[in-house]
Order: sequence, then structure tokens, then C-alpha cells
Amino acid sequence: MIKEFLKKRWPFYLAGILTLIVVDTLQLIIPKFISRAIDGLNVETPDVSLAKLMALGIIGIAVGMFITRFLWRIFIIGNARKFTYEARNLLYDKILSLDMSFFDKHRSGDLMAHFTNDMNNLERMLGPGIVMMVDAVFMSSITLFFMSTSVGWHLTLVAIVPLPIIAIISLIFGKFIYKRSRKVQDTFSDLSGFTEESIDGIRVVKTFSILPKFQEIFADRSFRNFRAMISLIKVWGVMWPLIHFVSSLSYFLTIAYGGPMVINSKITLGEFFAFNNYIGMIVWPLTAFGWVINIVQNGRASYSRILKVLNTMPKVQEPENPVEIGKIKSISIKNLSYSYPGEDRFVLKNVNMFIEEGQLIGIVGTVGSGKSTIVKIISKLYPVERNRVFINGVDINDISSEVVRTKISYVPQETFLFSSTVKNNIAFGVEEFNEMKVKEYAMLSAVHKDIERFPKGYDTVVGERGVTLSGGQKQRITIARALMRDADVYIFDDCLSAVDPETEEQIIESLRRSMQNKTMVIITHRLKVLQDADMIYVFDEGKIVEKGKHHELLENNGLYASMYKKQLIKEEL
Ligand SMILES: Nc1ncnc2c1ncn2[C@@H]1O[C@H](COP(=O)(O)OP(=O)(O)OP(=O)(O)O)[C@@H](O)[C@H]1O
Repeated sequence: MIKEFLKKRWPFYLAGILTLIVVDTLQLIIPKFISRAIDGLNVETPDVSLAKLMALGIIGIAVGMFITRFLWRIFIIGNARKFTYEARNLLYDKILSLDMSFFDKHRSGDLMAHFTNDMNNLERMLGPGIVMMVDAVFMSSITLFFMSTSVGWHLTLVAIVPLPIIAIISLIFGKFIYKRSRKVQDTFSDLSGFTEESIDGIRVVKTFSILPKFQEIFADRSFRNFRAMISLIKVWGVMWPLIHFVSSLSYFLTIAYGGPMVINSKITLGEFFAFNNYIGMIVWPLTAFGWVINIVQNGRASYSRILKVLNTMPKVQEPENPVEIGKIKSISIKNLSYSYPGEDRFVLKNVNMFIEEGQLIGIVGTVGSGKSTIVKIISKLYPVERNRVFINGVDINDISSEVVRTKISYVPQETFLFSSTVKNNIAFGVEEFNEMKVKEYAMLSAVHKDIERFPKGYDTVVGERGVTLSGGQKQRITIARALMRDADVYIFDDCLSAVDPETEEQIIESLRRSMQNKTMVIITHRLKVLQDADMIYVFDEGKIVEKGKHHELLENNGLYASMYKKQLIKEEL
């Protein structure tokens, strides 16, 4: 990625480096001018006009530096920003293209860190890192050249003896600073993660009356962050005085050796002055030398982390020549045994199912028996081997994910609403819609009346900055959203658990009535709502242990019948 970027943008870097060298050189000319002015004034007949000319020259240089400084920033720092801008977009697109198995294994906090910390490290390497490299190489050499032309090599060599220590100090301290900065960042994300989680879960925290424990944890994390910051400040606090101490040694040697040279008229006062200025100026490029190594190391580590994500291949592969399937008329699953990617345990064992157009299919069973897994596979959210799952007789692996996801509308267990209006949440992902449709599906999901009672009806903002919805309202809005998509198959994965049984029954009944040509798959724990289902599959420990219509399963007197009886007893209590 960096190589391609450099291939494309190298002229900008070249222009930036050249202007930076010009700035460095201009900067070094100023002491020369001052030196000439001092020497012009430090004679028996002072030459004021020379001093004036030099002063004008310095202003000219300052204008030149103003322009060139602006230019290198635009070229180099602008280039680095352009890189992270492109890299962020690339990374975002990549992450969105990956399937659920990727998100199961990566915490969102870690993914966020790629967009923040890693991108910052890369930006630092390709922006300030390049500037420091140029300064370290060019500015230090040009400064040495200017030093020697002012006072000759002898004094220059004596004065610079301590200076390499500056590069060593900055290299060693740079490592410490990096480690400590990481610690500050890590402890800070620990602290903010905990703060966010405890505020998000404040209702649970309060009901468990464990506030003191939380306060203790917060205080502890906050203290760890504070300690990390103090430790970082200490390193900075030692590094700069040390660098200044070393540069003072150079001043000491200059005065000790150079002073007598001025007295003996081997060099002029002006040259001596300029030389002292150069010592001050060479400190930065030598410090930059140590910094740049650390910056490049960190940048490379971040780069490899980002490349790892960019090189991740989705487990759900897209077919090279996708088969068009038209309207979904059947879904069949044949002898499917399934384990999640990277896992050994089979969560589905020899599952066989057949779903036909227009049917209402119920999936019920014990907790963790594989009900959600089967519908996620049908929705192509997880990969599956060939010859196991077919839509209209075509292997699901030969159908593009996009086609599957437009024709199958899946409502997961977890509800998620965006911080936008109710209307936008229902019409999410539908480019052109009319408000009548939004209302129609809200009515079908039995949430229309609730919405009308909101302060601004369908224009009410929900979520963090808006109205707070009950769990059941959220679920029903999510169902309305799924219905807005004109799909062939609707899968409701236990998404009515927060709605009372009567409303759940009413929703399913009205969906059935108004969407007769659509196929519906309902995963539920409330068996009563499946009385009219065309087929019910009963799962236990990854296997289908029973199948049939409601009354057939009751007659069977198996798992379904016993679950149903238990529910009836509960209702009566
Ligand atoms: N992404 C995943 N990676 C690995 N294992 C998983 C993953 N999702 C679910 N499982 C495991 O697969 C098994 C079946 O899970 P699934 O969610 O399909 O059950 P379920 O019948 O829908 O359960 P519930 O009624 O509680 O919703 C469980 O043992 C679960 O731990």
C-alpha cells in the first residue's frame, strides 16, 4: 500500500524535500549575515551600510523561509494526510466487506485502534518522519559545512565531539518515550472503555448495588493512567535537560578553544558568533536522528497490523460466475453438519430442511441448539461447504451474497437502532420510499400506535440523543425495517421476545394475512404462535429431533409437546 502510494505521489515528496533543504539552507545563512554585520561594525571605521544591507538580506531570507516552510508543509504533511485519508477509506471498505466470522474474532475496540492509533503512527512516519529524516541527514551535514566555513575544521571538530551523544540520547529516550506513551494510551483506553461500559450498563450496575466496587475500579484505572502519564513526563523531563547539558559542553569547548582564536585574530568576532549559533542549530537534526528511527519502527509495526486486516480474505467467498436465481421458491438443506470457522465443535449435526415459497416455518428448540446458526447460514452470513444448502436448487456458494441478502430479510436477535428518526430507521437501506409504506409496515409490526404517541411521531429521533424506547418497541421497529425491504423470505430470529405473547401472535397473524406469497421463518420460544405454521422443526443439541405441524407434534408427545405443556402451565400460574 505504501509502495503504491509512493509510486503515485513521489513528485510531492521530492518537491517537499527540496523545499525543506532550501529552508534549512536559508536558516543557516542568517548567522552568516549577522556575522558579516558584526564584523562590519567591529572595526575602527564601522560600515553601517553593510549592516543595513545584511539586515535587509535577513528580511529577504525570512520572506523566503515563510514561503518555503508553507510549501514543504503542504507537500510533505499534506501527502501524509492524503495517505491516511486513502488508507482509512480502504480499511473501512475492507472491514465492511468481511463476514461475521471476522467480527466474532476481533473486538471492536481493536478495530477502532487501527483507525486511530495505527493511522496516526503511519501519518507520523510519512509526514514528520520524512521531515526529521531530511533534517537529520541534510541539515546536520549543511550545518557542519557552514560551521567549518566559519571557523575552519579544527575548532569545528573540537566543538562537535560531544554532539553524537545527543543522537544516542534521543534514540534511547525515544524508545522509553514510545513505551511510556503506549502505556498512557492503553491505560487511557482501559479507563474510557470502563467508563463507557459502566455508563451504558448503569441500570444493571445500580440494580446490583455494586456502586462502591465500580468506584474502586474506576479510581484504580484512573490512577494507573495518571501514573503512566507521570512516568512519561519524567522521561521527557530528563531527556531535554540532558540534551541541553550535552550541547552546553559544545559551547564550553567552543569558548575554551575559540575564544583565544578570536583574541589571536585567527577568526573574527562575527565568525565566532555565527559558529555559536550553528551549535544551537545542529542540536535539532541530531535529536531528529534518534526520533526518526523510533517513528519508523512504530510506523512499520502499525503498517503490518493494518496490512493483516487488509489481506484478510472473507471466509464467505463470492462466486466468480454468480448464478441468477430469480424469486426464491425453495430453500433446502441436505445432511448439514456444521462447525463455525476455526472451531472443531459441531453445532449442527446432519440437519435436513426444506422450505417452500409462501410457507410459514417455525424453528424451536432448546437453548443453544443451533436455531440461529441455521438461519445465519441460509442468510449467507457464515460460510458453508458445497452441496449442503440450496436456494431454488442452486448451491448457495454459487449465488452472490448481495443477491441472498436482498432476497432474504433477516432480523437478528439483537436490535440495533441508529441515532436517527423513527422513519429513517424503518426505511434504513431503502433508497426510495414513500411514507405510506413506512406507516403500513409499522402497522403490520404493531408499532404504529406507539410511534404516533412519540413527541414528533415518525420524525422523533431515537437512541442516545432522542426518545428512549422500550425493548419491545425497538424490536417492532426492527421488524418494520425488515419488512420495508421487498424480500422473498423473512427470517425472524427470536426477535419478538420483548413483546407480550398476545402482540407477538397478533403480529404474526397480520403478517401471514397481508404477505401470503412471502415465505416466513420464525424462531421463537413461544410455541403458541406457531399453531398455523406449515412446518415446525424442533432442535436439540444441533439435531432436528422432531418435525411436523403443531397438532402433529403435540400428538407425538416428544420434546415439542413437553415444552408446550410447560408453557401452558406457566401461563396459567
Ligand atoms: N459465532 C460463533 N462462533 C462459534 N460458536 C458459536 C457462534 N455462534 C454460536 N455459537 C455456538 O453455536 C451453538 C448454537 O448457537 P445458536 O446461537 O445457533 O443457538 P440457538 O439455538 O439460536 O440459541 P438461543 O436459543 O439461545 O438463541 C452454541 O453452542 C453457541 O455457543
